[in-house]
Amino acid sequence: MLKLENISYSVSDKKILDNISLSFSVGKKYSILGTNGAGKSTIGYLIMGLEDYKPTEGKIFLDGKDITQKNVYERSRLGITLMWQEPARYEGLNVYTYLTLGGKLDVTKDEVEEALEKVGLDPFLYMKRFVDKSLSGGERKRVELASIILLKPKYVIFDEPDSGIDIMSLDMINNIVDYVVSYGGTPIVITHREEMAYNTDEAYLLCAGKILAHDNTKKVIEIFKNLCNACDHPNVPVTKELKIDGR
Ligand SMILES: Nc1ncnc2c1ncn2[C@@H]1O[C@H](COP(=O)(O)OP(=O)(O)OP(=O)(O)O)[C@@H](O)[C@H]1O
Repeated sequence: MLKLENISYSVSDKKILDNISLSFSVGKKYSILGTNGAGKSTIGYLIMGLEDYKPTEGKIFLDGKDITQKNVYERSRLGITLMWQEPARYEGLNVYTYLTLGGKLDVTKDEVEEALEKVGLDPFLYMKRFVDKSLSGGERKRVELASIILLKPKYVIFDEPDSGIDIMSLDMINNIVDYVVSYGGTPIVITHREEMAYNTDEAYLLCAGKILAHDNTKKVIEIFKNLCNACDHPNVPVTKELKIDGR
């Protein structure tokens, strides 16, 4: 189980996450839902342990062990992976080398081809392409999804997995989220779109760095639709609203 306990995160006095607790169990699909700027990606970066993303307060536990001070490489070795909203570029690295970790990953060429097919990329056209700016953002995102199929990480944070990928591919992304559960991993989908969250079992609704709701996804989506879609002050905490109104 991956657990975030009473996490707060501030950047130069700005509180981006405010005393939030989340837990992710094996065998379930999770989403973190919220409007733009709610703090969703920041949760992903804190789980991944990126530089400059250590909690100001609170702790992160993996299977009961405190990993709060572990860096991104150590967490990656523990099986935590982040699929970036904006996929990275790797100059001079072709798709095959990238997907096989330079030949270190124990996979066959057939398995690599199969993974590329699953994400809608023709292996014969893409295997030797470079994972640099010559691939579109959507193509790089698909290559990253293929890497999840091959690497089988324990915890996969999908940060806005559908951004840059056409709407027709929602099923393909959902298939990969399902696949993560099938091999015993735990997918965490970060999204501002309810369509993307539908396929998950449990959801956290985030607003202004706080958890507004945590329940089964269908219930949380209802709250999101009623509260957030109709909200005229997204990510402005209620206390501020009250002050503005002078009440
Ligand atoms: N390093 C930083 N310095 C100042 N503000 C920051 C920093 N990082 C994030 N923020 C702010 O924190 C808030 C949450 O950002 P975050 O990217 O986590 O939101 P999000 O919910 O993922 O949004 P989106 O859906 O647009 O990707 C935003 O208002 C953002 O501008």
